[in-house]
This record gives sequence, C-alpha cells and structure tokens, in this order.
Amino acid sequence: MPSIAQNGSRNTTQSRKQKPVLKFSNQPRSAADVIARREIIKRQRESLPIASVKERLVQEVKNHDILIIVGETGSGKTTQLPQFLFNAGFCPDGKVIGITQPRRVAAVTVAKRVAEECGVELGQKVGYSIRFDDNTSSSTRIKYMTDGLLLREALLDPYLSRYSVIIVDEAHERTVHTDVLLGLLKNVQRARVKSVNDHVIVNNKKASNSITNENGKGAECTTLLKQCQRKFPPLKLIIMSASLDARLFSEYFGGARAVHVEGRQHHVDVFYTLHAETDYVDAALITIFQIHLEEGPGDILVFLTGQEEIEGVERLVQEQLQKLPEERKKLLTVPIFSSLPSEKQMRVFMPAPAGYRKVILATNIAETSVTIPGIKFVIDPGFVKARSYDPVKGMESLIIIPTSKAQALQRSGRAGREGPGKCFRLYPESEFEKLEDSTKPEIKRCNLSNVILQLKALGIDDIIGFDFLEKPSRAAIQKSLEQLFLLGALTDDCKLSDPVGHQMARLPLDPIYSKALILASQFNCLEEMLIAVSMLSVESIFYNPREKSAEAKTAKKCFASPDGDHLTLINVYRAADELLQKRRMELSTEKNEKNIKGKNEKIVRKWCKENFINSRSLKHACDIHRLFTPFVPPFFLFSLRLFYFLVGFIYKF
Ligand SMILES: Nc1ncnc2c1ncn2[C@@H]1O[C@H](COP(=O)(O)OP(=O)(O)OP(=O)(O)O)[C@@H](O)[C@H]1O
Repeated sequence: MPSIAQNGSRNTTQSRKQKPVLKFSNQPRSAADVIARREIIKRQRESLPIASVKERLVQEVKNHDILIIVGETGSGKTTQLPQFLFNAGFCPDGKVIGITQPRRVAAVTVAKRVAEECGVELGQKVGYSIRFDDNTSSSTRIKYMTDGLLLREALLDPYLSRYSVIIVDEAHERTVHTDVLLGLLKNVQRARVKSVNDHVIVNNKKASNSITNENGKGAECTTLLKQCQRKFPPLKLIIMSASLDARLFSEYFGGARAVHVEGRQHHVDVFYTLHAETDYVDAALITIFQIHLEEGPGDILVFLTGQEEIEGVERLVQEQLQKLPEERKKLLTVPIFSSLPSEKQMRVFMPAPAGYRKVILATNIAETSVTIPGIKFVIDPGFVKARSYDPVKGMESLIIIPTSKAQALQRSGRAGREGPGKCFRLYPESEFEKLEDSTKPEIKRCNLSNVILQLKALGIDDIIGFDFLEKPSRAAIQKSLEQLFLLGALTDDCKLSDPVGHQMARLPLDPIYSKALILASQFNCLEEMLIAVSMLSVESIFYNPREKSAEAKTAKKCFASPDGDHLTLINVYRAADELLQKRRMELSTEKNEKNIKGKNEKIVRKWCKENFINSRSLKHACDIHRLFTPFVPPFFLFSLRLFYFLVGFIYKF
C-alpha cells in the first residue's frame, strides 16, 4: 500500500478554497452532435452480449409465461429486454411492460437512458414511477418503477390489468418488496387465467344455447370472450439478475424455465489485499489515493456503509488532498446515499470538471442496475449496513455485516460498463470464498408489520399460509401480528380494522409512526407529531465527530428536553424554523426566490455546523415533512391545511 494516507496526519486544516462543482451541460447540442451521439448509442447497443440472443429471448418469452434470466452485469438485461419485447409486439391494446427495481435511483436513471436510446422524451413511450414522483403518461409502454410502487398499484388494481409483461429485475437483492411481489404476481397470473377460463365456461354455455336459439348471440359471446382476453391476457413474468439462485426461483415457480445470457461486454480485473485489513475505512482511503496517483484516467466508486462513514471519508480525502502538490489535487468527492435528496443523488451522474477525477462515495444504493458514466475503478471494502430483527424483543436494528458473494459481484460489475475496469476488494481472496453466496432475504431479518398491513389491505388474510419464496419465521409473523393488534390495526378476527387499519395501510410509513399520526390528531398535537416522525425517519440528526465529541455534547444540551428525545428533535426542527422565519423577514425586500433560497441554505448550513446538526439529515426531514402531508388521513387534513395557512409554515431551505 502507498504511504500518503498511512503516513499523513488526519488533523490538517481544511482548504478554504471553493470546491469545484459538477455542472450539467445546458448548451443546446447541435444536430451533428445529436446524430453522432445516436450513432454511438446504436453501436453500444449492438455490441451488448444480449443483442446477439435477441430473437431467442423474445421466443422464450413467447413460449413461457414465467422466465428466469441470468446474465452478467452489464450484459444489457435491464435496458434492452424491455425494448426487444416492445418491438416484438408485447404491448397490444395499450398494455404496458413494467420493470421493477429495488431502488429509486436505478428506476429513474435506467428510464432516462432507455428513453434516450429510443429517441423519445422521458415520460412518453418510456417513463418511470417512484413514490412521490410519477414520470409516465397515457402513452407510456415501458415503465420502470420501484417494487414497492408496483405493490401499491396492486392495492388499487389486483389484476394489474395495465401490464402485459412484468420484469422483476435484480431479484437477487431479495428486498421485502421483491419477495412479497413475487408471491403476489403468482396470484395475479392465476387470477387472470381463471378469469378468462370462467368466461370461456360461461360463454360456451351461452354459445351452445344460442345455436338452438338466436344465431347472433353466439357471435356476441365470442366478442365478449375476446374482450375479456384482451383485458386479461396471460401475464408474462420475467425474473432477472446477474447473480440469483436460478434453481430456487425456478422451483418456486413450479419448474419455470431459466436461461443464461453468456458474455460480458468489458473485462473487470479483480484485486484482493494480501492480508485482512483492520480498518477498512483507512484501507479505502489509501486505495483512493493509490488509484489517484498511480492509475490512468477514470473515476472511482467506493462502497461504504452509511451516511456518517461517507461524510467521514469525504473529510479525510479533503484533508489528505491538502498535502499533495497543486497539480495532484484534482480529485472531487461526490456522495450518494438513500437519505440524500434525489437532486443531490443525481450529481454522481454528472461529469467531473475537465482535469478532475471524480470519487463517488456510495452506500449499496449504487450496487445494482445503475451505470455511472466514467467509473473505471471500484473499491469494495466488503461490508454493508443491513436490517436485523429480534422477534423476541420485537426490536429492529441496523448492523454492519460482510457482503455476500452476489453483492461483491454486483459491486465489481459497476466498473467495466463503458470499457475495461478494475475492482479492488479490501480483503484477501480467501475471505471472499467464505462469504455467503447470496444475501439473506430481508423478509427474514425485518419487522413484518408493514408487510402484513400491505397483504391484509390486498385481501390476503392468511399471512402464515401466504406463498412466500422463503417463509419468514412463525415467531416473527406472530410478533408483528401482535404489534398490529396492539396498535389497533387489526380486529379480533385478525382482519384490517376500519378505519384505523385501512388508514395505516395507506400511509407509506412504519405502522408505529402511522398510528402516532392518527392519534396525534385526537390529542391535538399533529403538528408536533409530524415533525417528530419526519425527524425520526432520517439518519442521525446530531453529528458527533470523534475529535470534537465534548463540543458536540454541549451543543446538543441546548436542544435537550427533559421530556425525552422526541421533544429534543422537535426543538431542533423549531430552532431551524425560527432561524428561517427571521431570515425571511430580513430578506423581505429580496425579490429573487433563487437568491433567497441560496442565502437561506448557506445560513442553515452554518447554523447546523455551529450546533453539530447534520444539515443533510435536517433538510431531508423537512422534505419528508412536506411530502407526508398528502398522505395524512383526510379527517385531519383540514386542520393541517388550516395550520399551514395560519402560521405560514412554509419550509424552503
Ligand atoms: N446511463 C447510462 N449511460 C451510459 N451507458 C449506459 C447507461 N445505462 C446503461 N448503459 C450501457 O448499457 C450497458 C447495459 O446496461 P444494463 O443496465 O442494461 O445491463 P444489465 O445487464 O442490466 O446490468 P446489471 O445486471 O448490472 O444491472 C451498460 O454496461 C452500459 O454500457
């Protein structure tokens, strides 16, 4: 390992220089540029491994209602297959091909790419739909979305009748939503076939009667049958990933056919450390600078476990950069994690300024499906933050655990999307061999209250009998049922209660928070509860750096409430709000909204820094607070609107 980070002290002062910024090019492209870009994309698509098996894949989908497709990362599954199917006529009568992704950022960026490949405006033929952001229209035929969103659609349309094909992408991730979705899609397939069969029986009876009665009736029945078949054609279901256990999925779907797409577009060299690293953050830092100083051009993607770790590494990179000669300082850090507002997440997809190398510090949000242009190097310390559930205590927590082999494969797959790449795994090869093959399904390590609420809302009352790909433990199901019962979401006979259970199922929140909001309106503290729930829904509000721990504790005391942490969080939110209200008065003569926003952002960031508050988390909490409002049950929406009107409570950092 090189010396720079090992020898360097971490306590150097930060540069006062402005950080270079990432900018979208908003220059209109000339017609020649557009034609050249189209030509490049056309060639890229033709060279993808999946392109050579296009006809075969289309035929497989025609022949089988359920198909499992396994293909190398970057082989073209996510972007190409939906286009092949669309062109082969899989969208008759305005039907839609739906592709689910476990993560929002993947749904958005892949849809953008496919719209560009098709030469259409995003939201027309190709669109995406994620919670709080629907970019589709009546002409959308290829729709990327999160698996959670499709589950919510099923609440409104149990036949998912708009879809002719549903592709469950990145199924190896085994999120709770994916697992529930698979069981549900199995039911939808059966229900559609049954619905058509029922019509066949009814119509056959009518038709045989009509031969002896009126001839015209027979034709009418045939037309009705055709209409029914058009409304409910068999649902084609495709399960895809680069790293799924095909046998498990095939057995679950009654021996479904699995096909493998051979070939990888670009080679990725994988390197391991000789010995186990005692501090993977330090090892990651060393590797970043090793690449920066010794390798050719290309951006770096580093996988870390969470926001705090990412922000810590960001600071360390800045500190180390100060020790380099001017011409070597052109390294730009860009973070991405789930609680980062989406416009900030999108910064990782922007090119670095000329001469700079971009280093993206990411959680596993960037692990699957996404293509980040420019990435040539991946650094994988081999850890991930995952949910863990203790059914005895009923407690859920986040713990840092080693990744699975499947995750390691996905991570290395992020290099080599535009050309050959390199992946540095920060552990010895012998450790890789010890990793689990696949990630433990989330459904086996989380509180199931939300899932149960959703299933009940879908009319599935027998949770233990539900056809899960892998059943969660009986103890976990029972504990969650108990919890829902205590929250008043279930009746004595275990049905969804009316109205509380139904209201809770509608809110996209943890059931405890949903119930808290419902009760808050009765206790006249809805305003406080909305703030508390928003603040509890983000990563830690308080920032506690190791080297300034005493100062951070003193700062926290200013907000502390003797009545508990929730009120402490409300105090923080209100103090920030007060600051903004004051600023708004001071800036009352300023007309330009953009200027006001910019100035406010700066002030809040400064205030956060002084008070050891995590400004990103606070901003995210404010965003959530704003977004929750439409989901609050209608019976107290009025009071909420009135509240907004009276106090003029408008948050805009
Ligand atoms: N936004 C993008 N910008 C540039 N190239 C892209 C983009 N999205 C996809 N590509 C190109 O298309 C290729 C195929 O991507 P696609 O996501 O379809 O592969 P995949 O087989 O689904 O991979 P994975 O299993 O990793 O999700 C990528 O390797 C890359 O070359």
